Amino acid sequence: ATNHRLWPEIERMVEAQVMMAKMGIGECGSGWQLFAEDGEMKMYRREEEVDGMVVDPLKAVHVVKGITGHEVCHHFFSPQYRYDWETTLEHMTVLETISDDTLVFLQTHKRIWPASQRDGLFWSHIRKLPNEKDRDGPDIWTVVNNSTDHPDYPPNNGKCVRVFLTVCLLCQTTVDPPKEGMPLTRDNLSCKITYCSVVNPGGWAPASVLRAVYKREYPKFLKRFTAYVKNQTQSKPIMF
Ligand SMILES: CCCCCc1ccc(-c2ccc(S(=O)(=O)CCO)cc2)cc1/C=C\c1ccccn1
Repeated sequence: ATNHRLWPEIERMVEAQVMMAKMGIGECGSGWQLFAEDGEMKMYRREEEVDGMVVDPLKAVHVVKGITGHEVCHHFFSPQYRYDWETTLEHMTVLETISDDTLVFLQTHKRIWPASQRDGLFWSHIRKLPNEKDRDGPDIWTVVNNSTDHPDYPPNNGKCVRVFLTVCLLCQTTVDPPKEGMPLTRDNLSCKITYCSVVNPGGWAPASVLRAVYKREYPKFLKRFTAYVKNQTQSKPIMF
């Protein structure tokens, strides 16, 4: 749907986030440091502070066999799966269903001592993009989450400190064709996943605590989430 209030912002954010996600680490500007590696998964961060608060941009790249970008983005975007893979979640509500590809979420995350509990209010948009490199190849899929306002839930009016986040999940599927006459199976699939996020913690939190949380939580999150998608899809027909 292109006639709702958020459409211009969503168009702008999706274009900018997808362009950034497609850039390699080298092109993304200097200062990226590899802080976690596990098999095909590599996680980079840049140390940045805004008003003395840690807002370290994060960029993770991962290659997972046996699933498609559509399946990864579908399970990341759809609310019904979120409690299964998002371990830091305490509560999640869909405040608005703007269209079938655009939702507004309100999430509270478990409190991380000694910081106060955080909540996040953001629009989430899922989109298929044409594969510019290979016209007949599988499409690229992306989900962009970006903080927004909602009249009924102003920031910091309850127990939680409101975080401000921008997240982009970009997935490119590769099909390694089977032998002549053999059926396509999940063994012929591989998905390159790029996850970019900038989370401003909203209120003050000790830099050491934030950096420890990100160092611990992000690798866990991406491994757990991709394992979840493989598990959920392994015996189902391939969703391109
Ligand atoms: C003092 C602690 C401050 C940080 C608290 C926090 C804020 C935001 C978020 C967060 C992380 C990922 C998203 S998402 O990618 O859009 C998916 C939908 O949930 C949205 C929100 C998390 C966490 C807390 C922990 C934490 C940090 C990384 C990774 C995982 N958990």
